[in-house]
Amino acid sequence: MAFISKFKVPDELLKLTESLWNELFEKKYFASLILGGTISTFILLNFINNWFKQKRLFKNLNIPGPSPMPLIGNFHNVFIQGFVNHDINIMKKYGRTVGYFEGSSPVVLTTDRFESLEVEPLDKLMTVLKDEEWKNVRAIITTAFTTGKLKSNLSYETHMYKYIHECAENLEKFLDKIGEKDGCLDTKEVFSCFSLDVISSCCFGISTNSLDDPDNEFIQHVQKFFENSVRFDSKLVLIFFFPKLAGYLSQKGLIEFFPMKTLRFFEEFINSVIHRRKNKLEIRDDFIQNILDHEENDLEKKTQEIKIENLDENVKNKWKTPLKKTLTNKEILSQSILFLLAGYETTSQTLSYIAYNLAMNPNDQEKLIQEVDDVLDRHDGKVNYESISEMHFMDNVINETLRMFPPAVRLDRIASADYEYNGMKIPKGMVWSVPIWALHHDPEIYPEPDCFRPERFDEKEKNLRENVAFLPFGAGPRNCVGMRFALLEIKILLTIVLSKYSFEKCDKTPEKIQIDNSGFARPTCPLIVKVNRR
Ligand code: HEM
Repeated sequence: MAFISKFKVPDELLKLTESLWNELFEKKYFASLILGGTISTFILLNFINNWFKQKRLFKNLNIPGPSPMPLIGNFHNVFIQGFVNHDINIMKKYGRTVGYFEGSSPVVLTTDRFESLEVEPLDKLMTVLKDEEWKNVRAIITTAFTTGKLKSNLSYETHMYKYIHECAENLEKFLDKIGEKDGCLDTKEVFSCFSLDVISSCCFGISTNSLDDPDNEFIQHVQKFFENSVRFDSKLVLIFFFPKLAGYLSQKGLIEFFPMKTLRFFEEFINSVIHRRKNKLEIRDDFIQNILDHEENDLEKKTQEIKIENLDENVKNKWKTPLKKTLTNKEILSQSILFLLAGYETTSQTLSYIAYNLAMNPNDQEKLIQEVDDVLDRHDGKVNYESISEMHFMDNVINETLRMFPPAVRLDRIASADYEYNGMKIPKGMVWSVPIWALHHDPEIYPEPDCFRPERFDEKEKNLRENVAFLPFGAGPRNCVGMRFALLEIKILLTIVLSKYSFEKCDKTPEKIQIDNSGFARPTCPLIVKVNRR
């Protein structure tokens, strides 16, 4: 008894419990608890119901694929394996058309024939502009990248060709310096600088030399932009899984997906370039000038056809677009930034992989150097449109590299109409993806897909394959608008470099390339090769 009385509940504690209990009722906490519990149960039930719906969805559509987990769907596999390996593995297991879930979003991956499916792009950048607005901007921009325009730009005196040439010459000087040291070249580092200088020069109207002047304010901002926006970090995961929440947080200024200071810098920069051009204070024939020239040409009465290869007349007519207006300063800025995002890493990465492939395959490199020498001999050493158009083996080397290492590992689309193929149904509105990497490494289309064999792109071999077996620049009306420009840039640089240097494998060159999980076809270790003066 003494023990019990010793541990008697103190009066203070009793009072406190009593007052808490009263408060719970008075302030309706209890009611809130009940309401909260009901809502949670409802959410849970809804969640379970959705999960069951997800599990049934692809079964009902006759599309094979793995069973989804609650909330994350099958995204854990993408996260662990990376897009490249995930796409190859899932297609090996389930076939050429597979359905799976990225979070709660269903995605159909397909390397089957798909060109009759009408499409609308999904990619974040591409959703910025839609329908008429996109068509109009695309039509204006396309005129800056037609073969005719690029060809006429190849008179050395002015125009974009000159700017690309200047950037290539800066790189050449840099290679000389490297040659004086140990000759080891971090290909990504130097080709990134080259690619950045070309875009700065041709799309932002500013000459930069990022190899020699990395502290330049413009270059610093571009680096910042890329550091913050393209890494596959937690912010990207947020955009991916919870795009609405991401948009809300960004609007409220609670999270910064893009460095705003840098965006404002670009805005002021482009505004001042446009101001100088309009007032004839500066003359430069680049992308911005091409757009401004449209304004002066009273385009309202004209129509411009978007040039698309490999499409039938009906589809072409559908995309015949009246040009209603010219671009505002903001639209010009957006396109310049888009070019930076779309053209910087894609081009530099391709150049890196070409240098790597040449270093690892000396016989092919010798053949290419021979072609460069022969063609330049015939053209008095001039690197111009005519001379580079004669370099067919160079085309093969570039294409084979783009096959092995396509910078865009997937194309994402939304089905704009119901579609049925082999009993499998893709309903309108569903996301479907073409896994370009997996397509380019399909051994049935490309035997020994990991071997570098440029002759795969000889006319004879190429004609045995369908056009849609090779998609480094995408397909359809929204394919890469910068394709011709990118190929021109790559060919000019390769010609200038290979006329004086060759690449060689060194002890830092990786024997085999592993791709990281970023979804941008980046190698896991730096591609270092030795560069030799010929
Ligand atoms: C080797 C270099 C390049 C590769 C492999 C590449 C690849 C691609 C791919 C796969 C797409 C998506 C196409 C689709 O969805 O069907 C694309 C779109 C695009 N690319 Fe490129 N690209 C390269 C260089 C460039 C360059 C240098 C520029 C600009 C100067 C550029 C500008 C664009 C733009 C603006 C789009 C969006 C087109 C639209 O939405 O209408 N690209 N690119």
